[in-house]
Amino acid sequence: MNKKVAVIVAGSWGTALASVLADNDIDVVLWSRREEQVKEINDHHTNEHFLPGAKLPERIVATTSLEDAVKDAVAVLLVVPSSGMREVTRKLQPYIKPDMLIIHATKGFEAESLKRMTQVISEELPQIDSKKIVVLSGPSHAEEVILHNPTTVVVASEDMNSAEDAQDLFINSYFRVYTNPDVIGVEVAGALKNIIALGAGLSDGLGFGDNAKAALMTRGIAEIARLGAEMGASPLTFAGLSGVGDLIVTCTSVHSRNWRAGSMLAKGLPLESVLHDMGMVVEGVKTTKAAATLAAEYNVTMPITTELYAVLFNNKPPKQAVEALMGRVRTNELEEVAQQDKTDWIH
Ligand SMILES: NC(=O)C1=CN([C@@H]2O[C@H](COP(=O)(O)OP(=O)(O)OC[C@H]3O[C@@H](n4cnc5c(N)ncnc54)[C@H](O)[C@@H]3O)[C@@H](O)[C@H]2O)C=CC1
Ligand SMILES: O=C(CO)COP(=O)(O)O
Repeated sequence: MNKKVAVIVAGSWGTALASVLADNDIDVVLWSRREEQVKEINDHHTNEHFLPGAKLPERIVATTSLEDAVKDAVAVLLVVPSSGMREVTRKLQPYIKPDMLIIHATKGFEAESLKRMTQVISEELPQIDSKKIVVLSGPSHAEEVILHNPTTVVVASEDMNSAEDAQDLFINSYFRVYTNPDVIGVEVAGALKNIIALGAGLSDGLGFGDNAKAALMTRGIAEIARLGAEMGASPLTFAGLSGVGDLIVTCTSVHSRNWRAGSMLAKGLPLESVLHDMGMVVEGVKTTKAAATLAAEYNVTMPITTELYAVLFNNKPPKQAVEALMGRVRTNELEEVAQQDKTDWIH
């Protein structure tokens, strides 16, 4: 008998990941709360709003019933935007068995609590040992995965067996999956890169050029790693696929909703209309708010996040934000390292 995996929700990323699983001969049940979307997937094998032009494998069956979706599944893949993760996992709770592997592919924090997604999932699914929870992240736009373009991701879990079980489910000739033990690092990296992508979109939209974007990306990963390390992540994770890898793809790809939102803001469009017109989730906006609070809580300097916060929520003109970044007090590129060990400078 084929393995069954439930994929909870049929947005762009959930649908693309469902297709990877179906290509691996897994029976996939894809859940959506919208009846008409379920009908479209079952009748036409398409999901036009989220993946225009894509033909989905017929092995994917859609349903509006959470109970039917997860019944007899070996694994449940949660791809709900961060804002809906708690609500959806709470509804799922009665149907989840302790032996199920729970994988999530969401990039963001819970806005109110600032919790990571694995923390939210653990709280809402008390029958699941935290060792059975896995995060999947990395440079992977749904629009390219659905075309079978070569893609690499990481799966992280506190238990290597769970990470390897997730790796087995997804890995194939076009989707290469690496394991990683650093759950905190992979979640923090995946969430925070969206802030820098918004900034890169703004920078490109304002015509600041490639030097500026390279600076944003490089100094961006420095501040992401700084906060991540304080939150308990391994600094090395930020040099990997879920760190610099995802930062590169999100800051440079036209597929990125965060980058596109930034470039629309640069044209002077109000934030609300940018988010409305996108028609898909732009996680970086809420994440900028969350990261600004986390930076204060952990006493970490995050200059790019601070300036982006001012642009998004305090109407600071982007040009002034750039001036503020360029005019910061002069410093050493490897601030923390230099502070820890100044001996090289003395000799
Ligand atoms: N699109 C992509 O290429 C990638 C997306 N991600 C992440 O995956 C997560 C989901 O993103 P996408 O699939 O792209 O979003 P999307 O905007 O394409 O789809 C989100 C779906 O979730 C549904 N939804 C939202 N709140 C819900 C709730 N409370 N209950 C039930 N359904 C709800 C929406 O109706 C929609 O169908 C995000 O955290 C994103 O950062 C990660 C990697 C790649
Ligand atoms: O995380 C992503 C690619 O790895 C998707 O980024 P966007 O949400 O900006 O489209």
